[in-house]
Amino acid sequence: MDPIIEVDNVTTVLGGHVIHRGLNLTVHRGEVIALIGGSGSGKTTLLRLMLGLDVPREGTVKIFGHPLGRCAARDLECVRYRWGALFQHGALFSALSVFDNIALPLRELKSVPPALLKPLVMLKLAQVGLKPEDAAKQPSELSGGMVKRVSLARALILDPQLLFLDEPTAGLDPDSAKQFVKLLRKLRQELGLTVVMVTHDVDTLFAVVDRVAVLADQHIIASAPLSEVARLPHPFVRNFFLGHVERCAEEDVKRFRLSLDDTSDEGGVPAVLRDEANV
Ligand SMILES: Nc1ncnc2c1ncn2[C@@H]1O[C@H](COP(=O)(O)OP(=O)(O)OP(=O)(O)O)[C@@H](O)[C@H]1O
Repeated sequence: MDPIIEVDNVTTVLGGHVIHRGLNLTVHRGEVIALIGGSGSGKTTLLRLMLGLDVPREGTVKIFGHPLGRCAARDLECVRYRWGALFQHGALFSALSVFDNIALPLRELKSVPPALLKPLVMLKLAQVGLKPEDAAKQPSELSGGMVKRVSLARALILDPQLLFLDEPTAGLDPDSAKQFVKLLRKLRQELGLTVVMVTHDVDTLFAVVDRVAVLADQHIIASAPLSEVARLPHPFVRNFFLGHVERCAEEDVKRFRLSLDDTSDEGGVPAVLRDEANV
């Protein structure tokens, strides 16, 4: 399997405290991996290392084979455009419309002809299940679920191969969370994305994740399919999956995912737009 992310023997120190010690994690092309761990265990910090926003005290983080922190600035720029990120709370710019928020990474690139901006933004808007008229709205006019979708559209605007999601369903009501997870499943199938997400939501793991990495005691104590991880005797894991262990059995997960695929879906790429995007 082709590794996209290689975190090798990483030690991270923040504010004089050791957050990670000897942490290893590999993410392979096309997989959806969830990072779980107690509050303050260092999940967001690990995402930040993978995004090159923090640097480990020891060890290396490679993305697409490039060691972050040690590759030339130009190399890093090339890698940077191969991933997208959705941060907690969406992090939209409140003074910009939905259109301008989604267009921002394209404008920053400076090489996209202005005439292409509109079709590209409208394509992404449709891809995440929003209506064309939503483009003119301000972030203050959006529901929590819509904010997540706009943030996702912005994260996808440069057609990344790798997507980082920090608690994508946090703050959503159960129905919006369910719709958002269905959208992730659809995008993953259509775009072949590799996804790394931090989540506290068992339903998200249940619906979309291939592998669960557990961050505890300053390192990854396990990285395996849900059915295996849910049965670990570690106190954090026991608490996390309390009341859910039985439904995490492999067959039950498979059956549940098939049932999701059967139901009609909103969002995703309308076939006509997909064809246009592939021209
Ligand atoms: N810039 C910083 N300086 C000092 N300490 C920090 C900094 N950023 C994070 N920390 C500390 O590092 C630890 C890990 O934080 P992190 O945000 O990665 O945890 P987390 O697992 O994502 O937590 P949560 O699930 O609550 O969001 C925490 O104890 C936090 O207080």
